[in-house]
Amino acid sequence: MSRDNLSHENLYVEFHDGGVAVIVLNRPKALNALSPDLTRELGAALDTLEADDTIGAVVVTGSAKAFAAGADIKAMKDWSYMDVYGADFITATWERLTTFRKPTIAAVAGYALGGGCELAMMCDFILAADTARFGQPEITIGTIPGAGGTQRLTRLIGKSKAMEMVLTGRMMDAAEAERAGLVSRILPAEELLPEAIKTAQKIAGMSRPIAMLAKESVNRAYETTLAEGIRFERRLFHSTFATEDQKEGMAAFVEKRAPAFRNR
Ligand SMILES: CC(C)(O)CC(=O)SCCNC(=O)CCNC(=O)[C@H](O)C(C)(C)COP(=O)(O)OP(=O)(O)OC[C@H]1O[C@@H](n2cnc3c(N)ncnc32)[C@H](O)[C@@H]1OP(=O)(O)O
Repeated sequence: MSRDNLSHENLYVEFHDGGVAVIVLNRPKALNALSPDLTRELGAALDTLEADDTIGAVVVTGSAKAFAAGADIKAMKDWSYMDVYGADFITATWERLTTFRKPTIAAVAGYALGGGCELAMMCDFILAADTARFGQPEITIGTIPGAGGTQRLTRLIGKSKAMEMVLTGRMMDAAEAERAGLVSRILPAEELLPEAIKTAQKIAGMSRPIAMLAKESVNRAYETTLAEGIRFERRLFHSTFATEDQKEGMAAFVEKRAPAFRNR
């Protein structure tokens, strides 16, 4: 798929200098509710951006009012058990973000609820506008989080807060989310996207294979024991010495100049 057909009915993709793509969820009348079409389009956009060597980092964002208000309740309400189990609902397209190898940033303003909060947590980190509100309100509509909410939220903010949010559906504002460790930084709403793009450009300006190794290593911390994680990190660290960019980065430091990484 080329860049020309990356924009769809429910999202569009902007390309910025410095190897950054921004995926903008764009279903304003439904507060970016994550319909099957939208998540399919998201998966397709990520496939294209993964294959595009000019892209080094991706920002996912929504509107001022909503990053995303969750899965599309109107689409889901009459689904049967076999509809969701048979299609393994959630797995395929939603989770494409979790297998995406380049760094991703969620830039969240307004509501990030249910699947919206889960989608943000699938990104590598979250930058939040001061207007952001996070929640897992599935219990209020007779279901539970199904895209990682009970797992990722618990790992990020701990059992007590996660349990309260999942059991009551209470929303967290940006300040509480930052204190709890769900978001890395809060920004005034008008600065959110420019700062997310600037941060993504900084990341995309690093050696791309090294950034991918760093991402892989941090993510392993969630999936293994400390001893195994340390061993994994050590092996990846060793492997960086097989790259030209490690030679360039260290030579540039010694020669007091900026590195010119070649992504190899
Ligand atoms: C992925 C899983 C497995 O984890 C499951 C889920 O994600 S389940 C969904 C969880 N999310 C929610 O329960 C949030 C639902 N939305 C709301 O509670 C409210 O819309 C709000 C608090 C985010 C905003 O309220 P308000 O400002 O009053 O706007 P509304 O009039 O309610 O909404 C505007 C418009 O958007 C439609 N909408 C909002 N959210 C969804 C949704 N999740 N699915 C489908 N449609 C949604 C809402 O129905 C309105 O449209 P109209 O009915 O006016 O056409």
